[in-house]
Amino acid sequence: MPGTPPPPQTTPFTVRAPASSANLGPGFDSLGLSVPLYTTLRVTPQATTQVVPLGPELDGTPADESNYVYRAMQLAATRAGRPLPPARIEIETDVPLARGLGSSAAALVAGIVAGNELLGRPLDDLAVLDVAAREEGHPDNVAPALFGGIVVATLDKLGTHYVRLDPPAHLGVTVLIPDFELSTSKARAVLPKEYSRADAVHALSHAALLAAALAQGRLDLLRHAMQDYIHQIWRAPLVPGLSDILEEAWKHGALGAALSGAGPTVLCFHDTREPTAPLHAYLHGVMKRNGLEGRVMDFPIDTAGTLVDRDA
Ligand SMILES: Nc1ncnc2c1ncn2[C@@H]1O[C@H](COP(=O)(O)OP(=O)(O)O)[C@@H](O)[C@H]1O
Ligand SMILES: N[C@@H](CCOP(=O)(O)O)C(=O)O
Repeated sequence: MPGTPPPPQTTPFTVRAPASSANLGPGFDSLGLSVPLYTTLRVTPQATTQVVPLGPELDGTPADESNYVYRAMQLAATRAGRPLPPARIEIETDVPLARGLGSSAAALVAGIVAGNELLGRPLDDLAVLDVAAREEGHPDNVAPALFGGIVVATLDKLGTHYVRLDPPAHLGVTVLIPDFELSTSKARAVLPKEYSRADAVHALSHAALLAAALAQGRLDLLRHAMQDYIHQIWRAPLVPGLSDILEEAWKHGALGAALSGAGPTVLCFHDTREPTAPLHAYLHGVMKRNGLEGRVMDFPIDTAGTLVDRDA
């Protein structure tokens, strides 16, 4: 019936949102892809609200309504103009926090989707994306976290607009995840407030080429298209070894390399038909030279985005 709000969800459900790697070099605040590491919420409608972070990764995150996931659920209620029904919310994640793999975006998107689900789904996907992008201030993590795949997105006063691309065939991701944390706010604070026209033209032309190359599966163009002078040079002092990897990773099998989000994770693309052992050996060598501990992992690009399981 028009005008009747949907009934709230009364049975338990699960929401799973993936990690993401934003920017991909020149696509600052506008381009990202989805990585198969997940934040999972188990939501059980009940008479009172309980927020329960689980597992070592979430040690120290608040177990009350100040938790980022719960605040995200409230954002869905605010956009829908309705109070959030009470529930028990269990939160787990295998996305490492503050490493440039979009843990905050996964928490935010999972929370908004869970809040929307609890309310009986009054918001459509575009409204969920818009709420998430406005909260984060940029759409390049939240769009792939919501839709999966590779996403090009813009956020301005007219709204949030996006195009989702299926990953090209044979494109895989290798990530070097250092053991130290770098908050996105700290890594944004080092960026200049203004850029020259030459830098702007360089950025928009390379971001446009990168989006087109990813859309057409032109893996041969990635290395050139991923050049960036908007954020990586400013952040390099915060990430030992980054400059070397950007310059040299192609010699060890990478199709292209970039700082993942605001760092400190570094992302390389690889061809899934080729062995990645030489790239792993090179990345471990960079860590060793720079006195860093960390992990090197291969992933496919997640294509599912955020999933709701109502039968869980
Ligand atoms: N599942 C979660 N539950 C609660 N807070 C979270 C969760 N995931 C991330 N956060 C918050 O987000 C912060 C990390 O966000 P940020 O600095 O943007 O790095 P990134 O998004 O790259 O991991 C964490 O320190 C924590 O405050
Ligand atoms: N475009 C943003 C992306 C931040 O990603 P995160 O995963 O580090 O939160 C930026 O580069 O600041």
